[in-house]
Amino acid sequence: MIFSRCHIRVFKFALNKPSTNSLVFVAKRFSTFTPIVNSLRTYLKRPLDVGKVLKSLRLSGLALSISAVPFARVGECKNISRRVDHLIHGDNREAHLSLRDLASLIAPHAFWLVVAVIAAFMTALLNIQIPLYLGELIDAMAEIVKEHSQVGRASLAPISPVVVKLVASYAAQAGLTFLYITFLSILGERMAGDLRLRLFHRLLHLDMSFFDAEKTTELSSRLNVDVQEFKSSFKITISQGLRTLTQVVGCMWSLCRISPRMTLFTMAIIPMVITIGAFCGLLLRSLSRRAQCQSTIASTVSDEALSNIRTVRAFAMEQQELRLFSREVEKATVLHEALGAGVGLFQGGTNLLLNGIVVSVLYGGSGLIAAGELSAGDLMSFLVTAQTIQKSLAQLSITFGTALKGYTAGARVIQFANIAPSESYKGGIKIPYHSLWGEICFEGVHFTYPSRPEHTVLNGLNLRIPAGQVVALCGPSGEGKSTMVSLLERFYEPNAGRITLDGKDLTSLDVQWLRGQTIGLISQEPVLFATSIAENIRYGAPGASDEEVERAAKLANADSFIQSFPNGYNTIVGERGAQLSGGQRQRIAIARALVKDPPILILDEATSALDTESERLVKSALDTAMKGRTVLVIAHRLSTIQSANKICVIRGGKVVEEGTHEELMKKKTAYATLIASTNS
Ligand SMILES: Nc1ncnc2c1ncn2[C@@H]1O[C@H](COP(=O)(O)OP(=O)(O)OP(=O)(O)O)[C@@H](O)[C@H]1O
Repeated sequence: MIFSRCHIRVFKFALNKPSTNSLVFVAKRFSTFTPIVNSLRTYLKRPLDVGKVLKSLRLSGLALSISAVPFARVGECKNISRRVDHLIHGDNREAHLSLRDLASLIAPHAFWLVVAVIAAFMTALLNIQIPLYLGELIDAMAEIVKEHSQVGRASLAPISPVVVKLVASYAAQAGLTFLYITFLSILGERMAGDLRLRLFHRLLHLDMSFFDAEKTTELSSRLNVDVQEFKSSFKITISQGLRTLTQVVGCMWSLCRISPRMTLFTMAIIPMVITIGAFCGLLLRSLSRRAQCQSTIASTVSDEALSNIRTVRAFAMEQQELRLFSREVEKATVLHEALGAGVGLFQGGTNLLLNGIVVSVLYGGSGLIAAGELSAGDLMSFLVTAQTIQKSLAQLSITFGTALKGYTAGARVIQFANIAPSESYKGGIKIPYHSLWGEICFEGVHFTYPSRPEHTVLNGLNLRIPAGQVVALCGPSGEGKSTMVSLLERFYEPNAGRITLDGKDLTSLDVQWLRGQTIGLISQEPVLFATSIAENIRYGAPGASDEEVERAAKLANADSFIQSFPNGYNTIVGERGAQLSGGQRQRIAIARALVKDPPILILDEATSALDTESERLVKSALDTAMKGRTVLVIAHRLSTIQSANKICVIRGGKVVEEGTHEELMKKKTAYATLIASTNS
């Protein structure tokens, strides 16, 4: 509850503080919430007022709360955006973490697991043995007391070996505890690193259609939060689970040696605990998954609002965003509260059963002592062993809750890490540089986006872009011009027909070579990385020298403005290049495309977002850049279109007219109308 309030308060602060520093502050606050929550826990220890007590009573109806959650309608307020409603319905996919997945994660670090398991196992064995030594010590002490009462003095010799054994056991226990915690930490960190890399690698290679359907915040949450949760839960589950399980089994054996009758009675209760545990597990696992999904939805709202803070401000949507965030955080809180209460009930119930066992054992044990079947030392061993079992089982139930969270988090990560990218993206041929002409042909291409299969975008499109020529695509908005670029870049594959480069089907070519060395793409709103100008340009060709970077910047008409900055090429451009003007960003993007010297250049409305002066500068950069290359231009402005060697008008998913500007203007058909309407 407090956690959710903090979230909302911090979010409110960010929405109302104008500086980007406040956003950085918020990002830090969100990432450091765990220690904050820990410190806030102390807050809970304060005396509660009546209102708070009443609120807390929500937890009391645990069974009701768990069963009511699926039907819960939280925060139904008027005027709240429905921006995230599709996530609520769409994010209920069940994720599983199989033993095979787990084994594949552990296998490379099996050594650390084995040594950690051995150390934890030995610690548990010592924990079983120690009560027996304590029993021996009590018996030896009883002997001393007896001897003292008989002869007036006694020697400490009988207890010395037992004390030595005890001290050695405690020392070994401390050493082994250190070892297994260290080894498990190594294992956990390495596994988490691998898992994060595996997921990131997979995400980087997945088909573009995957990103059409998924939210980046969701992916980032799986990559960071879930991996972290999985790691810590895994460590706790292995260390405590193994130790406590061994202790339970070992102590049972010890009890068996001390009193078989009592042990039999204790064992009879264990299956009951397991059955209840399995039932609760089923219920809580689904609840845990829903709670984690809901938390992700809440983060999606805050992330989107903070990363689009200018739009939020421009539409005065601060309060709307806050209400939306509050609603989603409230929902997450209810689910997490129910989950916490569920785990609490499970632990409470288990404790009740376990304490029942202890009382019964003690009661039965008293009978045996009365009958003279147990010594004082045996009684001591019996008590400590029974208590160890009780503590171990109580610990097991806590570990169960942790394992549950870890399972859900791990399953969410593995769900995406296991998605296979299309086979066609691997391997393929590379056309040698000297024999690459750069002629592109679209032959009867049909295409629909995987996320919207009912909407045909390209419908048997034919187009030839001769090598070394500039071809301009124009047509009304939404007719598929940018889609053609996406197909050329092989972000998607045509449903029918083919696209060729120098007569070779694109699907037979190496994608890395095609995108990395052959095609240079300059889009309408280029995104820069928050690093220096030089590094942004070098992104086009990571091996480029400083001279090559400067040459590309000069070609792109960017060198003079870069040199005018105090730090020149080392100037940091800010998030997504926010510290530069649109025209400057665009010219750096052109330099980034040119630094790899691509034979084919694609300009996707590269100047349409610029003012006249910036457009003039960018256009003169582009005119130089286009020389000697095959160029595909998507443009609306007459000045860009009319200088092309060929103009194609796209309509209804096809090329409906093609020719030079003069030829098409003479015909006075679709092109002339389009030019008149877009450039009037
Ligand atoms: N990722 C996507 N998933 C589903 N549909 C898409 C996707 N991208 C574009 N579309 C749809 O495909 C159609 C063609 O879009 P495209 O961006 O290619 O048009 P365009 O001709 O470039 O338009 P504009 O000139 O406005 O940029 C549109 O109807 C659009 O809604």
